[in-house]
Amino acid sequence: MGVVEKIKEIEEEMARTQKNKATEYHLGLLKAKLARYRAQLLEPTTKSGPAGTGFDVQKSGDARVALIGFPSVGKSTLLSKTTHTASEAAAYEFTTLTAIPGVIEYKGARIQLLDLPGIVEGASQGRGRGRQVVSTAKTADLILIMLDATKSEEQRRLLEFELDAVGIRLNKTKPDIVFKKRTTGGITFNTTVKLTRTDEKTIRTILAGYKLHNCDVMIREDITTDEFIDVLIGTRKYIPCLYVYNKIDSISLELMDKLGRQPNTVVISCEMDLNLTYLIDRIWDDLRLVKIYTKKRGDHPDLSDPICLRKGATIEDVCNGIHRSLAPNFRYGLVWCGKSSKFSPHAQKVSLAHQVQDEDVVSSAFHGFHKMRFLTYNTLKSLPSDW
Ligand SMILES: Nc1nc2c(ncn2[C@@H]2O[C@H](COP(=O)(O)OP(=O)(O)OP(=O)(O)O)[C@@H](O)[C@H]2O)c(=O)[nH]1
Ligand SMILES: [K+]
Ligand SMILES: [Mg+2]
Repeated sequence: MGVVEKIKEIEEEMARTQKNKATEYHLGLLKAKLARYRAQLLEPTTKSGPAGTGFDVQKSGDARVALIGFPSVGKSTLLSKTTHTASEAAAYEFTTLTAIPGVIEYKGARIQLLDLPGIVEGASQGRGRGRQVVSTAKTADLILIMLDATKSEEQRRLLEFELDAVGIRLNKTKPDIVFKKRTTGGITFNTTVKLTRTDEKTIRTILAGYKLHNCDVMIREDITTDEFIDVLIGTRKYIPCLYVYNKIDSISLELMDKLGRQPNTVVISCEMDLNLTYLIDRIWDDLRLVKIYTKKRGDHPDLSDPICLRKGATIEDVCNGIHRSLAPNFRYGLVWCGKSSKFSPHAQKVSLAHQVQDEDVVSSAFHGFHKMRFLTYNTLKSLPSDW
C-alpha cells in the first residue's frame, strides 16, 4: 500500500471514530501516524528540483509575506481568514504540502501572503521539504514566524536557527562595511569606529582563509566576526520579521501579556478573530509601503487605484509602476513638496532618482514622450484647486 492510500485509510478511521474520553488516546495515535505519513509526502523525491530552491510561485502584488512555522500552528487558518483564498486547515500535522498564495488587500495595497508547509527541526539541513520552505522565505519582503502560544518558548529560537542556517538575517540591516576586491595592491584596512567585538587580525586571517590577498576593507560599524563573514559571502538576505503567536484563546491573560510584550511580536487568535486587523496593520507598517496616487492633467487624482511601493522608492519606480516604456524616455520631473518646502511651495525639477513619500500625488503630463513631467504633491490637501 502506498503512502497516499495509508493516509486515506487513517483519515477514514478518524472520521469513523467518535470523539470522547475513551477514544482520545487512540485518536491521538492516529493523528501522529497521519502526520508521519504526510511528512513522508514532503520528502524530496528524485523528480523534485535541486535542494535549496524554493517553491515556484509567481510573485504578485506589491509585496510578499511568507508564513513560517512548525506544523499546525494555524498558518493555513490565517491565510483563509485574511484572504479570499482557502487553504485546507486541519488538526493533524503537515496538512499543507505546498506553497499556497493568497492576497491581502489593505489600504490600496495588494500583499501576497504565502502559506507554506510546516517545517521541522533540521529543515535547513534538508529534512523533509523544509529546505524548500526556508528557501522560499528568502524571497519574501517580510517573514511571519508563526508560533503556537500554547507551546514552549523554544519554538521561536529553533525557527530562528533554521532561517539563519540558510542565510536569512531577521530584523537586521546589512552591516556597514565597504568591501572591494582588487587584482593587486594587497589589503587596505580602515575603520571609522573602534572595533570591540572583532579585530583587524581576525579579519585579515579570514581574508587569507578565503584567499583574498588584494582588497579594500572599510568598516563603519562595530561589527562582529560573523557579520564580517556575512558581507564577505555576500548572499545573505536581510529580511524584517514579525513574530505572531496564534491560539491566544487557549492561554491565560498573564501569558498573553508576557508574549505580547516581546519586540516585533503580535498575539492573535485566528479561530476567535482576535487582533487580526491589528496584525494586518502591522504587516503594512513593517513592509514600509508608500502609497502614491496618480493624477492626469485636468482630472482629479485617482484615489481608487494607488501605486504601492516600498519606502525609498523613486520617481523611476513610479514610472515603472505605470508602464515600463516611461522611464527610458524620461527627461525631467517636477515635484511639489508640501512638507519640505512648507513656506514656499514651489514646483521643483526632480530627476528619476527623486524619492517619493507616502500619500504623494504624482501627476504626469505627456507632451509626446519627450516632454513628460512629473509633479508630486506631498498630500492630497496640498493639491492646487485649479489642477
Ligand atoms: N484554539 C485555536 N486553534 C486554532 C487557531 N487557529 C487554528 N487553530 C487550529 O489549529 C489546527 C491547525 O491549523 P492549520 O491552519 O491547519 O495549521 P497549519 O500551521 O497550516 O498546519 P500545517 O499545514 O499542518 O503545517 C486546526 O485544528 C485549527 O482549527 C486558534 O486561533 N485557536
Ligand atoms: K495542520
Ligand atoms: Mg497548513
